[in-house]
Amino acid sequence: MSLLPMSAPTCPRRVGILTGGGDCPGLNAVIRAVTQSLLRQCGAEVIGIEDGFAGLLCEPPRARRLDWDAVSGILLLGGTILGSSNRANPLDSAQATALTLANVRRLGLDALVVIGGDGSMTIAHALAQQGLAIVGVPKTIDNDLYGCERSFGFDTAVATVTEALERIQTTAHSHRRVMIVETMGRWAGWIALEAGLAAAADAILLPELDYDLPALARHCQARLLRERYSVICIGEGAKALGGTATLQATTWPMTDPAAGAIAPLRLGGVAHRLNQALQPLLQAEVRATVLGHVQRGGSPTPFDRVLATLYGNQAAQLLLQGHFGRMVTLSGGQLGHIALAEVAQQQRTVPPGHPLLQAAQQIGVCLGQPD
Ligand SMILES: Nc1ncnc2c1ncn2[C@@H]1O[C@H](COP(=O)(O)OP(=O)(O)O)[C@@H](O)[C@H]1O
Ligand SMILES: O=P(O)(O)OC[C@H]1O[C@](O)(COP(=O)(O)O)[C@@H](O)[C@@H]1O
Ligand SMILES: [Mg+2]
Repeated sequence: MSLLPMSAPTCPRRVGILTGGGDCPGLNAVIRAVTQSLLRQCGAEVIGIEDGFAGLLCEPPRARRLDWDAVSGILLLGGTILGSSNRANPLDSAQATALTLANVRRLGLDALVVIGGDGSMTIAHALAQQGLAIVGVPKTIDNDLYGCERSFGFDTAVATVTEALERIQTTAHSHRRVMIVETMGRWAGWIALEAGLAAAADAILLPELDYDLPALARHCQARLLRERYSVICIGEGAKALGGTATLQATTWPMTDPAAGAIAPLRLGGVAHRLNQALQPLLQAEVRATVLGHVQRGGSPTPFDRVLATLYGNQAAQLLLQGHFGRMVTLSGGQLGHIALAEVAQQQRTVPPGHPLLQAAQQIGVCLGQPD
């Protein structure tokens, strides 16, 4: 069945736009750029779907028209004016998929822009396979989208975590403590790695590199004798050698959690677990801080505002050129696009031997590896 043409030689008349998955700074900048670009270049009507795919999974669908006024003044705003959901999933059942497609028809949409992360792009790909004309825009603070070297929202999250680490450092110094700071990022360690480097963390522990507890303890103990304190920056998906990841909940009854990295688990609390394990091995007090959703909130950095604007405009260009089933990308510093088929069910984690890992190790940051 082909609902809509996979490539359109002419301008779309009516374009839907939605934000899916966890929110992040810069979503509004994308919504603004897509809307302004389409209004200015071809006068298409832009329809904002409310609360991500949830807005397409109800009867009637929840959506509203976006015009110049609706997107005026939103560039600097965190979150998303449209709302988002990281629960609603059109792939949950055949009925959910059918309802989503029917609602797209009911709204009279020629095309849909999906701004989301790996989960949303997996959904977008499946809908594109059903004949929907879709363009994806990579969003996530985790920076874990395959084929794209930088998702907007990541820079802002790194800035927030960096500031938090700096603040932790001063109190760590005062009290001769070992401070553990847990970042978000799911199964990718990008946030912990970049913020840890930016704030001179003494140890950086990533989901991609299981840590050796005795080696970490030795590193902290040696530092305590020389420098009074240690700051450990740990990604939420990290685990000890031979251990398991720390889960808050298995939130969705969906795909097999053990099978794939993008399984719908809610991570969190590894800092507290590490605190308990590390404390008996050290002659200093250990404290844990879980930064949580503060990392996703607030106004985007100038970098993210620019990146999100470029991505939104690029999405509009893809629509105008009739390039559907594609996600906007940045590769080698150049804007481009990649097939949703390549992005779906994939994740971009920190590869072994990445230059940032090498540099961290060479300047003496502990990555939790056995001596
Ligand atoms: N492997 C998957 N296959 C299909 N749908 C998924 C998968 N992982 C997540 N989803 C769904 O995608 C949506 C967004 O996922 P999530 O990972 O929270 O956000 P993001 O799009 O930012 O990655 C949710 O509705 C979730 O149920
Ligand atoms: O808001 P929730 O449900 O607690 O989700 C938390 C998760 O969402 C994120 O903030 C962002 O992930 P996504 O971009 O995949 O939505 C993760 O870093 C974190 O593990
Ligand atoms: Mg994701």
